[in-house]
Amino acid sequence: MAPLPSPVKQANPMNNLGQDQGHSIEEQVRTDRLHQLFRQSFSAIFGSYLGAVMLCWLCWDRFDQQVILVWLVLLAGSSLVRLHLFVQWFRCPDAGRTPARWERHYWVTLMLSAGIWGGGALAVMPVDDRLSQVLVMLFTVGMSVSAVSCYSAYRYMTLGSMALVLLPCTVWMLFQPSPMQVGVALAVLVFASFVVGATRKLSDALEKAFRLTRQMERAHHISTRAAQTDELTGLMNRRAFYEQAQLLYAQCLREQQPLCALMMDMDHFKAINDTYGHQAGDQVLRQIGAVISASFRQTDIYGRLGGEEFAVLLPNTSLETARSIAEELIQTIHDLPADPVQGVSASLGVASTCTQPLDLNALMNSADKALYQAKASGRNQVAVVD
Ligand SMILES: Nc1nc2c(ncn2[C@@H]2O[C@H](COP(=O)(O)OP(=O)(O)OP(=O)(O)O)[C@@H](O)[C@H]2O)c(=O)[nH]1
Repeated sequence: MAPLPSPVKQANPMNNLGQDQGHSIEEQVRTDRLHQLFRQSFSAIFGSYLGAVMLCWLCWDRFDQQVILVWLVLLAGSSLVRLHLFVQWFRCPDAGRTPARWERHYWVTLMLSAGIWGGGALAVMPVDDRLSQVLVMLFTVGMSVSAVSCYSAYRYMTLGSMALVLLPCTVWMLFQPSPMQVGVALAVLVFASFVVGATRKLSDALEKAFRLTRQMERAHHISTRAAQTDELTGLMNRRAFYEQAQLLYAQCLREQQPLCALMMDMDHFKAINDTYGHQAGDQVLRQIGAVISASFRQTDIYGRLGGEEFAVLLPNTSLETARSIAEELIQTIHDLPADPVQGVSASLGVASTCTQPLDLNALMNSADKALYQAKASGRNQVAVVD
């Protein structure tokens, strides 16, 4: 049966109950981590620049001012690159925010910025001024610890940025002659080892929380779908059909559009079961489900009401169009190759709110009465309530 000519307004997701969600839990967790990373770390761009400015301001007379300027300019450049990345991210539609597209860019810009921070801190470090050295160490430790709160969704990103900020100055201090300098470096390393442990625990906990949330969503989706789907055909079951029918009826009433109901019942299905067996009967019902799924618009709703009875609702459709759609459906079912089953046919009743004002129940009852007329008139045909 050919798709209908009327424009598709809004797809009814309930018509796709038989289809899976597609994305694996692992993919979803990875995407959640990426979203968390961008949400958490926006302020880090400004924080890291402000940290460097504050350190330079505190030690303006103690540092080489030319080095300060070069450092701040490089840092401003890398911050602008990161800012540009964030602007692109916030402008990007949800579908484009994939780990494959963004993770590498984030890594590169973060490592660049952390490298400039750590290298710059070493470059401004005066060799003969212990107070300045301690201040520089204090700021590098502060910067690297703040990485835990910003990038914890990605453990190795946190550790990488910490190492690039902290290690240049710490390693330099470690090889200085004074025991105090070596002691400071060792203390920083011990402190950093605790931070590394905390980072691991935090990123593991975050990942676990994302995975649990996604698993619960998936379980909820599966159980909801099972409660709404007819297992044999994959169409909506009776309950889901009537829930959606109420919504569609209300929408048509609001928008003053006509609504047509089609009630269909297979002919002599008992004889099919008796002759070819119940499994062959099931197979025919599956085929009918597939024909119905392929025959209607996304704005229509359809379901198996039970046994060998199906129903369809066609919004914004005239009675004449509904009649020709019903006749085409009856013909498609009659021509269905259902080997070994021979002589598959169905009868169909059509009613519409265009002919008389009906509530949903009255509309369905009216289509049901027409169906029995079609049966009484010899089956394999359509009867319409005019
Ligand atoms: N294979 C199969 N048969 C079913 C299923 N549900 C209902 N049936 C059978 O469908 C048959 C319906 O029989 P009837 O209500 O007498 O209707 P009919 O034989 O189709 O006759 P008419 O409707 O009058 O043309 C019964 O034999 C049911 O057992 C199902 O899920 N699978």
